[in-house]
Amino acid sequence: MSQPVFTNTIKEYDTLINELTTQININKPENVVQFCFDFFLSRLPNESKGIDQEYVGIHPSDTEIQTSVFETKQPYFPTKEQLEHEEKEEEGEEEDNELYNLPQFKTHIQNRRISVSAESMQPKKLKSFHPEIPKSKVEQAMIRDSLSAHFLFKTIEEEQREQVIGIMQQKTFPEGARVIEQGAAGDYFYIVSSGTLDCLVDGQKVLSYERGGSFGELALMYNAPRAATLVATSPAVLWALDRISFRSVIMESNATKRSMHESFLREVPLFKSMETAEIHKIADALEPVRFEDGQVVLKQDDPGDNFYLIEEGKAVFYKTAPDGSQQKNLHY
Ligand SMILES: Nc1ncnc2c1ncn2[C@@H]1O[C@@H]2COP(=O)(O)O[C@H]2[C@H]1O
Repeated sequence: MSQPVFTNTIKEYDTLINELTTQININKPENVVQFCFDFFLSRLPNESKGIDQEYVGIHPSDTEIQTSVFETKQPYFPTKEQLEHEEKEEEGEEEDNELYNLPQFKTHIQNRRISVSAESMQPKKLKSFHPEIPKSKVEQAMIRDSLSAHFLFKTIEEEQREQVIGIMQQKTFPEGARVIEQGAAGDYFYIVSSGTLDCLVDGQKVLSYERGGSFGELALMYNAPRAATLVATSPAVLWALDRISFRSVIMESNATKRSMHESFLREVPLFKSMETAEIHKIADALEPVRFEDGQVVLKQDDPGDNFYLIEEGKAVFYKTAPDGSQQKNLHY
């Protein structure tokens, strides 16, 4: 007699839950709900084995997490053995706890705080988990330019940017394909290689994208549902960065930036009495600006829109005297 279908389902369910419990015991995540979400998301690709990694014509709304259709790499849920192996490998190396202890961002999408969770992979390992995808020099340059202009990627280390360029996967979509569906879970960050796409919020077109444009960062950054729908208005070829790599790179970059700025801020008398949390906020908001020798940073009587701290170099302050002459005032 054949086994009832539900028996198999229960078996599969039991296996999955046992595996999840093991992973929770190994990883001891701070945010269990997020961890469970990521775990189940990571298991979905297994279901789609054998499906071509490119667009297969399934409408994103056909499945809650349509990402599985396109996913080729699984998020990293190491076994106990893998973890032990890695610990040995990294013995002597400093643990970057910042990656697992990131600030909370306030998302404008749902107006609720969503923790940027422990889901990450150290950037130095990006390449070991994602094979380098060959690209022409022209495509590499286009991706590089696009990342360098992006508010999230422009401050990352060059080495990391090159790694990101290396692992981005190509995805093709026919005209009319809904690359991203508003409200769905985030899977990839995209850069347009060719074709055009419309961005719709609540069905209304707000923007269109062409070669070099990028989208899909919000859901990945804030762990929030997609804030808009992206429809290909012509056959499109996109470069895609998977969610785990995206978050690892962005978080690592923020953690490094914070620790660099924090130690610098602690030396500034104005900030000496501040609470650590306040220092963190300022450290996160600082952006490096370079000025050439002789370049004017700000002019007397200009509206004050930026506050500057000199990290490196020297500056001279001039004050305009009543007779119009420039008087050297202070020297920093
Ligand atoms: N006005 C907009 N509102 C929301 N998303 C937008 C808007 N304009 C462009 N987008 C992009 O559309 C993407 C949809 O997916 P994400 O929410 O991940 O990230 C979003 C942004 O990259």
